[in-house]
Parts: sequence; C-alpha cells; structure tokens
Amino acid sequence: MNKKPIKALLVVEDNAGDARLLLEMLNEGPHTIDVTVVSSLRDAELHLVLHTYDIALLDLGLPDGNGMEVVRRARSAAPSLPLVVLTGLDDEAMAAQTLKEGAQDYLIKGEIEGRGLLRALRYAVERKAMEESLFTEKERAQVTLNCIADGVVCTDSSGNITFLNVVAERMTGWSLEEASGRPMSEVYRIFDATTGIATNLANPLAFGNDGIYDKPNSALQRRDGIMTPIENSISPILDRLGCTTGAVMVSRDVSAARRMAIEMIHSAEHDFLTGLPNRMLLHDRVSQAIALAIRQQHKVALLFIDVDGFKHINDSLGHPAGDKLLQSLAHRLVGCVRSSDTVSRQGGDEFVVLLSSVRLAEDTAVAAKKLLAAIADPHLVDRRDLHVTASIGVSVYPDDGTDAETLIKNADTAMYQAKAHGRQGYQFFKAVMNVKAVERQSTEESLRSALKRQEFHVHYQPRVDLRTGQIIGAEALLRWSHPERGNIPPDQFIPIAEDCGLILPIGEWILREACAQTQKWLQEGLPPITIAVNISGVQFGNEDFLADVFAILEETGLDPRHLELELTESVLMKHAESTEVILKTLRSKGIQVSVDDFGTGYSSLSYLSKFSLDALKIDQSFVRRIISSPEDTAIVTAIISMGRSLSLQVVAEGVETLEELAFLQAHQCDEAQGYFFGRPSPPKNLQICLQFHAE
Ligand SMILES: Nc1nc2c(ncn2[C@@H]2O[C@@H]3COP(=O)(O)O[C@H]4[C@@H](O)[C@H](n5cnc6c(=O)[nH]c(N)nc65)O[C@@H]4COP(=O)(O)O[C@H]3[C@H]2O)c(=O)[nH]1
Repeated sequence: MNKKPIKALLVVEDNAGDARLLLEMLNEGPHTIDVTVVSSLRDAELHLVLHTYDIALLDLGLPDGNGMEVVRRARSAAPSLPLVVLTGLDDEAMAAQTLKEGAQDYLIKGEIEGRGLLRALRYAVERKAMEESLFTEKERAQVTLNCIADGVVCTDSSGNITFLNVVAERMTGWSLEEASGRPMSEVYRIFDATTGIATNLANPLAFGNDGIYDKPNSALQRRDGIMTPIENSISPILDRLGCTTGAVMVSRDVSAARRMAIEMIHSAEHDFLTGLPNRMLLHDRVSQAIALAIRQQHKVALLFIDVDGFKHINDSLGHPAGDKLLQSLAHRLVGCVRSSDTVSRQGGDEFVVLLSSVRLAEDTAVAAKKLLAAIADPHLVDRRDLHVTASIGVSVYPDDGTDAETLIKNADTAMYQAKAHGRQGYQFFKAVMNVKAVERQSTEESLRSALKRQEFHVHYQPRVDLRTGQIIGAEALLRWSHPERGNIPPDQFIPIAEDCGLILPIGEWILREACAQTQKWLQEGLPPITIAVNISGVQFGNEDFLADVFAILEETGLDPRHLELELTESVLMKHAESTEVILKTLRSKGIQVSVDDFGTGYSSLSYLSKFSLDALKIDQSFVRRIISSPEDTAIVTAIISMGRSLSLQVVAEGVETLEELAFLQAHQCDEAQGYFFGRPSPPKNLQICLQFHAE
C-alpha cells in the first residue's frame, strides 16, 4: 500500500475564494504540500502533462469544461494520477458518476474541513495505488494463465463459466466470449475414456470445498466432437469466510503421454520382431483362458512350436534373413488360428499357440497339422524360397495342468519328444515325459562331473578285412560307468552332451585316448590298425576342430594314416559349405574319413562324389535284414556297388551271423564289423586278438 506523503498537489478551481479556502485548509496539516492552483481545464491539462503531481483536486464546473468531461480530460492527461472531485451539494449525483470514470473520491464544497480534506486526499492516493496494483496483478495472472500449457476454466458459484484461457478455448472449441455465463457442463464435456460415460459437471462445486476432483482416464469432447485425453483437476475458490464463490478447473492434454504409455505397455507385452504377444502376455492370456474354461466347461490347448533347423538358416544366410523368416512364420501361424486364440513368440525360433476354447483334445491335432503344413510351405525371403519344418508339443487344460506355467512347461516337454521322434510332427504331452525330462536333467548334471571323476572309458570293436580275415582296424566306442546308474549306453547320453556342449571336451578326450592307445599298440609291435573315432556334428562344426585333431596326433605321436574319423551323413550335409574344405585338409594329412550309418540319411550320389571320402559304413539296420528283407538286400548291394564305382571302401556294420557274412563276401563288400567278429570291449581284449592274429 502507498503510504508516502503527498508532496505535490494540483488544485483546479476557477473560484478564487474556494481556492484560497482550500489552501488554508491544506496548510493546517503537519506536512508541507506544494500546491499549484490553476483555474481552467486547459491549464490543468498543460500542468498535468508537464509536471508530476501526487494527486489532483478537480472542480467540476470550470469555464472551459464541466462535469464528466473534466474527469475524462484530466485522466487522459495523467492516467495514473489519483483524482478527487469537488462539487456542489446539488451536483452530488454527478460527482458519484465520476467515480465510474476513474475518480477516486468526491468532496462536497461547504462540507469540507481541513483534516477531512487531507484524509480524503491520502485515501484517494492509497486507493489509486491499490487499483493500479490490482490491475497489474490481474494482468499478470491473465498473461500467466494464457501462457501455461494447461486449459484453465473458472466458474462462478452457480457453475457458470467466467473464464477460459487460450488453451481451454482451443481444447473446448469455445471462445471466452461465447462461453461466458454458460453452464460448465455445456462447454466442458468430460467423459470416462474407458466406459464412454459422461462425467456430470453440472455443478463442479459439488466436489466439495476442500476437495480436489481428479478423475483418471478422462477425455474432453471438443465442440466439434473430437476427444482429447486429459488429466483434470477442479479446485474451489473460497472467500474470506471459507464460502465457495466459484471453481477453477485445470485440464492437461495428455494425448502424447497416454499414447506413449500405451506404446510402452504394448512393447512390454509384445515381441519387437514379430509384434506377437510375448511370454509375459501369453502367461496372462493362458490364465484368462483357464478362468473362462472353468466357467464354460471347455478345454484349453497349448501348442509349443519349435522350428527345426532354424539355427542353420540363421548361420548360413545371416540374421536379417533369419528375422524375415521368423516374421513370415509369425504371419502364417496367426493366419491358422481364430482371432480369439493367441499366437505368441517365446524367443528364438519358439512359438506358442493358445487355443482358448477346445471342445475335444483331439481337435487340437487338426490345428497342429494345419500349423505344420503352414510352416512347411516355402517362405519367400530375399527372393529365395526357404523350406523349414517344425515340431509341436501339445498340452491340454485340465488334463495336463491347471495353471499357465505347468501347461507351457508340459507343452515344451512334449515338443522335445516330437523332435526326438523326427521332424515335422506333433506330440501330445504324457506324464511319463516328465519322468524323462527329469532323467535328462539328472544325466546332464552327472555328465558335467563324469570326465573329472574318470567315469568314461573306451571300448574297441575290431574291424575285419573280408578278403583276408585280418583285423585291420577298430572302432573306439565311448562307455560311461555312472556311479549309481551303472553303465549308460552312449545313445542315452551323447545327444544330451551334444545339447549342452559337453561333447566337445568328451570328444576330445576319447580322440586322445584312442590315438594314445593305438600308438601304444603300434610301439609294442602289434599289427598296424586304423582306429576309427566317431565325431559328433557339434565337434565337426566347432571352429577349433581341425586344430584339436592335429594337436592330439602331435601330442600322442600317432601317424595320421592310422586315424579314421567317422561322420554321419547328416553331419556332412549340415555343414555342407565348410565340409569339403575340412575333409580335404584332413585327407591331405593322411587322416581317413568314413561316412557312418550310411543309408539312413541323404545317401545321395552327388554329395558322395563331391566330398573327399575314404569309406562308407553300411548302417547295421540294413545288414540285420539282408537275409530276411529283399528291399534291404537290394539296398546293401546297391551301396556296395555305389562305393565301388566311387572307389570308396565299403564297411558293413553290425554283422552278427555267418549268413550275413557270407552274403557280404559274395557281394564283395570290403570290410565288416559286428558281434560276429567281436563285441566292443576293453583295450586288453583287442590287444589279445591282435597278438593272436600276429602269431
Ligand atoms: N546289435 C548290434 N550292435 C552292434 C554290433 N556291432 C556293433 N554294434 C553297436 O553299434 C554301434 C556302432 O556305433 P555307431 O554306429 O557309431 O553308433 C554309436 C555312435 O553314434 C555313438 N557313439 C559311441 N561312442 C561315441 C563317441 O565316442 N563319440 C560320438 N560322437 N558318438 C559315439 O553311440 C552309438 C552307439 O554306440 P554303441 O552303443 O557303442 O553301439 C555301437 C556298437 O556297440 C552288432 O553286431 N549288433
């Protein structure tokens, strides 16, 4: 508040007597006031423009102007100067009017006395200062409200609009002018964004005096119908006594934030590559489907899909091609199921399909076949047709589990079984599979410590030249004596060792062991033999493979010509591009290479002629039926002649009987191996056989 004393006063009075009277009264006070007296409106205007005054005392009846005109002209000459009007008793109504024109007060001549005059002048100065500061304050508030990014709406105590800032005008589509006086509910139409139900804002004050109303997930409908998601709060305006005189509503346009939140939720629940629901969302959907199935008495099926050989495509064609293949697969799978079902990506090349309402478990088989067929259709990726197959494991609620986790786990287990039964197939979960899964887990754990605990050893099975009957070689076969489970056949643990990578140290160990043993026999003067060692695909695909083989030969001192590596057809084909180079390198050092289990895989002439090989080992399943099955007889004779035409040694595996031997000899098979000549046995036994032959 302005409390500074009045120092300069302009008196505008044409009546000399009145002017003198005023001067006398003004001189009565303790302060000296510099008083200038002028007698016309014109002079007053000049003084107001040229000099600075603290206040002016204006007579309304001047020779060159009167009444309201006096106030107006004085105001325009000095807009911020406080004005006090002097008037006669009969002109009081007019004087009162001047207050509306900007005068701070009026005094009635004849009723003025010294102290009252000074007090009136001081109050007028204070009132003017207050008005100015209020005006500035209001201006500042107005500018602030128009600058903020939120919409601000004010109402009176009846809920009618009194103010909209610029943002609120834009958000509602109403101008302040149009909206003023209209009910809030007409201008500010708020809805629940989820339910679409209008929020009743007829009387925003109903939200309580102290209450701040803030309803989440609201949307504001603009005048043209467009909806804007908003965050909204309403606060009451209270007077000094705490009574509500209106309300202020502040609304923030949260379109961008809500869009981002929706995107974030989406990306947390979806796989970025395929856009399919991820593991987390699948879990939710399965739980929901189970809840519904309980009420509606139906079944739920989960199909766990693993793409066969995807890694190979990724490795050979690169990740971008692998990604496109996954996208194509995702698209196909979605196309196979109903919109109420869920196709999710678990990661890598694994997908899970949730069939949310299944009448009979068998219906799932139809879906599985459809999915397998869709996957097997060629996928056009980078102008290349890619062919893949898949294995599917199926679990059904409630038969195979009553919660999402168990159902997913059991479908996964069934998928492994499907894979084990050959590609492009599906398997329903059976409880026994869990037993197998547990067994597998325990085998893997024991395998980890088997090398260290020296639980492995090598058995040797002789290989015989069918023309001379001499032992010319032996196959080294791995044996595992498990401390609790006894001897575990290699078929049961080698696939597990391959899966968990343990085959690398184990394979290295048996190669070293077999080479060292053979070298020992050679040094002992026993007849020279070739030792055949099985090489797993994992070893063959390992970048250190060649270096490891050569290092072991170097270390054990075995001449490479006494070593033969057995590789299956599938291993040769899987690494087709690098196979040729590796085989050439091995053979250039004198190491021999044979194709194991020949006849069970591709058995194609083209790869046989392409690769650098020494021998074909006819799979024992054909040898077993040479006599009984004309088809197998034909296969074995074909293999023998194929081998001969390609100058490859042909070795028959699994020869058990004299008849089999006679047949093979009659068809000029080169070599044979099998129980008929000797079972795989500890090194000592082979040593005795070799000694016996030598003598
Ligand atoms: N019924 C019958 N069976 C005969 C006869 N002659 C030999 N066998 C068996 O046939 C399998 C031949 O080995 P494979 O085809 O390389 O098949 C091997 C090979 O694939 C794998 N394996 C064995 N040792 C190793 C190894 O050191 N490394 C790798 N990677 N795999 C190995 O395990 C498979 C099975 O090995 P084993 O159980 O030792 O079984 C051996 C052998 O004991 C016969 O006359 N009748």
